[in-house]
Amino acid sequence: MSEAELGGFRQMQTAFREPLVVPTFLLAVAAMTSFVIWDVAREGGWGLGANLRVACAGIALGLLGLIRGLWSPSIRLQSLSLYFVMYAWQLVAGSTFGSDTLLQFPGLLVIMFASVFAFVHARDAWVNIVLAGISVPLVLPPAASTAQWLFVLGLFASVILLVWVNCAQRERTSAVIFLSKSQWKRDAQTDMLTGLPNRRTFESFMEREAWRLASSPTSLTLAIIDIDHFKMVNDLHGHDAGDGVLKEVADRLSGNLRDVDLLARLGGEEFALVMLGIPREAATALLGRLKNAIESRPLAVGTLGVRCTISAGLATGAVGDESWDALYHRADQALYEAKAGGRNRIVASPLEAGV
Ligand SMILES: Nc1nc2c(ncn2[C@@H]2O[C@H](COP(=O)(O)OP(=O)(O)OP(=O)(O)O)[C@@H](O)[C@H]2O)c(=O)[nH]1
Repeated sequence: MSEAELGGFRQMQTAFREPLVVPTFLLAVAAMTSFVIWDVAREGGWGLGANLRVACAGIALGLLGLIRGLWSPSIRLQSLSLYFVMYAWQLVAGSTFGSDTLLQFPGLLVIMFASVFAFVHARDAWVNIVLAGISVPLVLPPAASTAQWLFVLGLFASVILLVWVNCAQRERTSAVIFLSKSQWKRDAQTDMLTGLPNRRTFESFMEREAWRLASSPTSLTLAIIDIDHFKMVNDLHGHDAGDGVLKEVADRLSGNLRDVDLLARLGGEEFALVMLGIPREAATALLGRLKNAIESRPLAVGTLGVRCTISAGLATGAVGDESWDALYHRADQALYEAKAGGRNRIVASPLEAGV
């Protein structure tokens, strides 16, 4: 699996890690499956009831994905949701106009394949267009019925919507996409030890993108995170173990983040976290979870188990155009207070007037 694919897979995992998404998703799938089996058994084969059940489940799953996607924008989830909504629409059209389900079925399989593909490679919108194009001859017989034309129409409408959503998302929430695709550029942007974006990437992200991506003045929170007494780790266990601790901390932090957050290593034992699209209280709670994730169990470094704590200072974007380095200064000041207050704590900078 390439690095890009691995990244896509990790984002997919993150998208589904939110506590309520997985149970709701599984519940919806279980309900859909059992209702469809019940319908098939009752009707003695695949019929209208089964079609409508699948359609309802499609709408439910689609809405779930859209709500989840709006709350924490995820291109993959939104792509998948659009496809679900489209299946449902298509099935309703098929049931209402009495089209030939057998003709639609191979088309559905291709679209389903396309949706899974889009889910993993959502940035490559052209793939969706090609796959949708392939599915058209499969579903459209020479003398097409109204339902079949509706199906094709729906197919293209959804593809256009999908491309549009992809483009809009690219503009709006691309903390992840901001990180470059090409290898050489990625190397220059990456901290070699932890694999996280480096200080330069963080600074250009803050200069060029962050304010624009924040949907409201209070939806951007910057946290500066610092490992406590890290010098002691080096002194006690050696520099290599210190490196291992840095890697472990980076992994644990990124494993607990949403796909729209940007975590960077600023240097030494200091990290920056940019949280977009959530209010300050939620950002503080997220920081609490990160702190807990680090201190709850020892970090595995070779055969060692090293216990660590972190301190963090956070500042939420101010109304108007506070420069990003003013925001950084406030977060840094809060971190200083956390250290001076005894470490292993989170301090939030007071809100600027007007926020
Ligand atoms: N192993 C390792 N150590 C590093 C790296 N970069 C910086 N350091 C060490 O990190 C340590 C940072 O020490 P200090 O700035 O005193 O901070 P601290 O011990 O964490 O103390 P507080 O931040 O006040 O809790 C120094 O000993 C640096 O040599 C690195 O990439 N790898």
